[in-house]
Amino acid sequence: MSLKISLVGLLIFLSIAGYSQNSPSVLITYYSSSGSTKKMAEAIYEGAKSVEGVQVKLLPVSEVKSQDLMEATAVIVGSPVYNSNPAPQVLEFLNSWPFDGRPMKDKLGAAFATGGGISIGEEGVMLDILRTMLIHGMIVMGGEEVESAFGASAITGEGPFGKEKVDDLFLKKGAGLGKRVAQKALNWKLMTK
Ligand SMILES: Cc1cc2nc3c(=O)[nH]c(=O)nc-3n(C[C@H](O)[C@H](O)[C@H](O)COP(=O)(O)O)c2cc1C
Repeated sequence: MSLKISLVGLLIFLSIAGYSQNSPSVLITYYSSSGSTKKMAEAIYEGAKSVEGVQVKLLPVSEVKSQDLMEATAVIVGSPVYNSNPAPQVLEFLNSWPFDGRPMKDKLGAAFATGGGISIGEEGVMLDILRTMLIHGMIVMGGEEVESAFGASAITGEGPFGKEKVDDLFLKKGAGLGKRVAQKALNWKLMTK
């Protein structure tokens, strides 16, 4: 009897493990010092989670293990703008990706950024991230709307866009990006199975 139960348990475990390896997955990862980029990452996470059949992980760059990268069908990377560049923590993370054998090739990729001011770096930062993805042979994409063509960005300290919270306008762009990437990851995984 107990052997029967253990066998059933083993079968359930193996099918869950098999499912998690074969199901499409989206890794959302970011660096954030004062919380704005983290809020965008959370909005992207919610958007991605709304797509049924896709596993979604949300992790700061410092917690991403090589296995997280290898398992992901799509990777979305976010950074604050620092002097018009991505944060050093994000560059260090991107530069740590394995290159030999090009294991990142054919994964989907997208970017997001938060910057204090309007047009003083956020677009450049997203393009920097996408450029690195292209070096790895990834297939890069932007958001659903033309307003998030290069990814989802938020202004966190100029004009009406205050420091206390990330405006809903930007969070919606984030959710839209997450949803689009997750939908494409689902289709992509089915096509390449
Ligand atoms: C050292 C430093 C440099 C920055 N340089 C820029 C910049 O060039 N352009 C910009 O728009 N914002 C700049 N900012 C503002 C941050 O990008 C912005 O506050 C961002 O939303 C912070 O993200 P976080 O809350 O996730 O840390 C800078 C902030 C710091 C600390």
